[in-house]
Amino acid sequence: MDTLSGLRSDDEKHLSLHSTKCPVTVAAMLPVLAVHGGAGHVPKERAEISCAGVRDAARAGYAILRAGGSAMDAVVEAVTVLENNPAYNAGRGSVLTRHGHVEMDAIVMDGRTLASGAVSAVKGIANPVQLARLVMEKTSHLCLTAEGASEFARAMGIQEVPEESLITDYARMRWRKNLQPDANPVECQMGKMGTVGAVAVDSEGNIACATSTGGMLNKMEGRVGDTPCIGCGGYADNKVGAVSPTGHGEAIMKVTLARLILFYMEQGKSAQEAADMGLAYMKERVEGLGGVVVVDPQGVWAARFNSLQMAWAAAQNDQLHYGLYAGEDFSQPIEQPEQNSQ
Ligand SMILES: NC(=O)C[C@H](N)C(=O)O
Repeated sequence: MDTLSGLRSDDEKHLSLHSTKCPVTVAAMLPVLAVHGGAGHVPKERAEISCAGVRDAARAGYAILRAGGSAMDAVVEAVTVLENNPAYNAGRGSVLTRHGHVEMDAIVMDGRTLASGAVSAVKGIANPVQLARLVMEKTSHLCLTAEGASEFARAMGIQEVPEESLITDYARMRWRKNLQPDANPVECQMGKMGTVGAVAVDSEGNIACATSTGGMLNKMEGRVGDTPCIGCGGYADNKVGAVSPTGHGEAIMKVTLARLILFYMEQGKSAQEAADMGLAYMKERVEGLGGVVVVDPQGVWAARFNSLQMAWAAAQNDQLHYGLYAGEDFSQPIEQPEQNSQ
């Protein structure tokens, strides 16, 4: 297991100051935002597109934080950017169900109050993460599903979009391929996933997370994965931190991965240690593969995975970090323009 964490050698100095509760140093670590574009296997020809997309999303979310915006606004913006990017399995670009349809899941959570909102198996909207936020803000419920979620979207004035506009040629090709009798069940379950998610701590120390997905390739109609389930596909608590997972949803649900990692952090583990422990437990106990982005209240972040790859990016102190394979941590100034974006 690898990969990165916001805990670097110069941050170690900061952390020792954290333990003496130096407010100046904590302020230097905030705000922070980390995003992922899904754990799994990204084909070579899509690697650069995947990395450029998470960098774009991290920049968009971080710009909100730098302007004094909230962690909730930042994670919703970052995930919206990724939903609009057809390179990922969320919004446009979502994988198809067994019968060839798009059914999407999303969640948001606000670490100040533990308020949360989610939608599952929702159809015909471009940005499920925004609908999840409306469930949090405008209803007394935590999750709306299927037709009820669509009815709520209409009541909120969210524009319906034709299903065709959410389906890419790539998604259609993979759907066909996985209907073949000789389809590889591992690829069908684990391959080329591209769920998207974000975690952030704003300048006030408020924490939020958001996750959005089309789910598992060729899933049964009506299947609900980990993403809209609180504690599984996301969790945020100002007192502990936030996690946005990706990976095999059924495995994530069995170990309630997001809350499990925060539990390890409550026991004193760092964001990186807790992420590794949660992922290792999921692998050992239910043979689950996946990845996470994590933040703690001081602004220490981690991007960890036990799948082959996970496109991720993190923004802090006006620097952008990103990677795809285990052990990678490229960095550049946040303002550096994208050379090859899509
Ligand atoms: N790509 C993914 O991360 C899939 C998502 N966790 C699901 O099972 O619905």
